[in-house]
Amino acid sequence: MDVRKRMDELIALINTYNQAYYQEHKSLISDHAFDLLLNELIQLEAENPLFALPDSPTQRVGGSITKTFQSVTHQFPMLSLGNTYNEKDLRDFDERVQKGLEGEPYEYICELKFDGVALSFWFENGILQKGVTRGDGTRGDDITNNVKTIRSLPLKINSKNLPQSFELRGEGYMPLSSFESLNEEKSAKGEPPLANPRNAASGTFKMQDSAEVARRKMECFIYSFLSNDNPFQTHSESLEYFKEAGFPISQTWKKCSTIDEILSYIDFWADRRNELPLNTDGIVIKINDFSQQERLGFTAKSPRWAIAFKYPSEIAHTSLESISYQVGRTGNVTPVANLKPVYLAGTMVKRASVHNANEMDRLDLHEGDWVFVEKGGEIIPKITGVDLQKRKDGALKFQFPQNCPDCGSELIRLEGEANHYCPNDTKCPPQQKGKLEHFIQRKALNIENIGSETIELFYSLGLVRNPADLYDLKAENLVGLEGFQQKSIQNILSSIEKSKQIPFRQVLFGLGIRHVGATIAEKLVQVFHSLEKLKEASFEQLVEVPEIGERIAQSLIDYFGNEDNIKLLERLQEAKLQFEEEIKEIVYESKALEGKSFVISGVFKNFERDDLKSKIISNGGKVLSSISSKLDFLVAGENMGPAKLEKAQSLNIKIINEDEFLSLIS
Ligand SMILES: NC(=O)c1ccc[n+]([C@@H]2O[C@H](COP(=O)([O-])OP(=O)(O)OC[C@H]3O[C@@H](n4cnc5c(N)ncnc54)[C@H](O)[C@@H]3O)[C@@H](O)[C@H]2O)c1
Ligand SMILES: [Zn+2]
Repeated sequence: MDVRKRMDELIALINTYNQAYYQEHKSLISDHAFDLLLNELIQLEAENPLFALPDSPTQRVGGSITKTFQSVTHQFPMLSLGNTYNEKDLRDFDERVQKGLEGEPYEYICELKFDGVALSFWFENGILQKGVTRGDGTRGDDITNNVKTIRSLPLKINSKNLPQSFELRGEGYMPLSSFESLNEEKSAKGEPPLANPRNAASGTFKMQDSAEVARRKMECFIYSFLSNDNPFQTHSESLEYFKEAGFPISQTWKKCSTIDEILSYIDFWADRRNELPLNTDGIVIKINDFSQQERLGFTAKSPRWAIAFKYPSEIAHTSLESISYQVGRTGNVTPVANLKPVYLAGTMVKRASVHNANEMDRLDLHEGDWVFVEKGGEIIPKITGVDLQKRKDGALKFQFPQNCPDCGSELIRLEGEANHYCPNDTKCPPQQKGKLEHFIQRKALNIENIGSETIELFYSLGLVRNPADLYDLKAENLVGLEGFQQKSIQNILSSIEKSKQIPFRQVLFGLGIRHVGATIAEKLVQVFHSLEKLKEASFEQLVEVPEIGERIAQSLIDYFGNEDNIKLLERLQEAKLQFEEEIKEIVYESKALEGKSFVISGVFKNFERDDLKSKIISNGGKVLSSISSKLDFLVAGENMGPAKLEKAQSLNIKIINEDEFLSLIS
């Protein structure tokens, strides 16, 4: 083959993938496939140095700066890392290090390679001045406001033992839990889910609305210290120092002296890394001593004193046998692909999730298709593509069912939502079982001695169909059941009895009302204090509560409007569960804002958004979620969305800043 042509082809492909990846936060192909192309190009350039272009993607960091943020020049370039996929590459790296250090002893620090976005934090006199993206490695975007939403990141540090100016670098990420709830929200709104937590993180840190960034609960791990005036001898010393000072430093790093020790570190984390709150795609191996790092130096694109080892690709290729439809606790129907079992990242995979009907359409799944299955950060692998070359002629396309597979009710798909759901929420068996499991969990009624299997058994025997039935259970119902001894019966009954003391907020959460998670339940109890008051609350009163949007309000109205739910609540009240709790009353500071309505947008100097909401409410005002002609004030913070501003201006709404707001109540 014409080498030069292949090189051009590779460059074009890599540039396309880089553009999508760094600018649009999209992966058009898997990382492993991308790395193969890049490595092929590196190889060809090494063999044909005359053809190597100075601006080849092998010579540059893949990202770039954007026009939406101010760009700043890095004091120290932010580079990439060389990649290895096997032991031999690691040993080659070690040999190069050995040569470079001319026989001097050295040690490595191994860290996990966190899969998020690189961030740089600039400190002056111990104060965080700027948060910057990697950009093209030389210049990055100033995203300070977004970076400041990371709660675990201290914004200042006692600077006594530190140089006047220094830089910390780390990986910004979206915790898997935030990623999942964001995708749940998206799917409830009928928007396509975000592909993976990393793309979600890079997209989020580049958002204009910092308040939205804050809502997404971003996090970071710090992994390096840089300064022209470095007080530390070694990398590990700096990690320990900043850990001590309260910075988020993952305690997963380890000192290793030999390649064998590194290999056992790699082994150690191969599976355990799946238990971390974020995705990792490998490990990073760094020379510990700063002066040795300096002597080894850099290539155009990466340091010579560090390398990344990537865990083998987690993609499998297998055939799709059928699709089943699972009904969840809240009635959501999720398609699940049944696969011909295949080995993937250490486990045998038989099933993969497909999310919803949109995703089924997007993948265009046909009977007998061969599919690509990938393990992201989620525990359940998902289908990421179809191998069209293996599709059989005349294969039928899978159709989403019209009726609930468990109870036969006609499925509903709300306008704008991606999910179908079964509306028979009080009688559909998987929903009933799901609600029971939800009810007994630790964060809800914490009924310790009952697990899923017991629920399944009680349910199948008709002993327990809803939470209230639990409180009617008596020892004589359980005696004689297989596996139930005197002792275990006692334990079950006493943990049910104990749950009667669980505070109202947990009971409310335990009811499993759509969209009412633990935090929302707490908010509701804070404002309404009792079930009676909450039941009476109107839609308008509900949406006034901070964090309660229209979707949640409607869900509560629907819940309390259902006869079966009312009966259930009556029985639970008879059983003497807690339905009242004083969390914190709204103490009115003044009535200065009485009769006035507010929408807030953007980020504020003196307030968190929720604090500002409470401030408005505690001064008698109302907080609305959207702008209409009836609105009195729009409180505008920094980085507020342009659409909101435009709308407010077109309706002649008074737009005030934080200080003007404060003067309204002082
Ligand atoms: N799928 C695609 O289309 C596509 C396109 C472009 C790039 N990529 C992926 O991105 C990678 C290239 O990106 P890159 O240039 O950012 O290199 P890289 O991600 O492989 O390595 C450098 C980055 O690692 C991160 N990192 C995580 N933990 C670290 C730690 N403990 N210490 C130091 N750094 C740590 C830093 O953010 C640093 O910028 C490729 O390997 C490829 O997998 C994929
Ligand atoms: Zn059903």
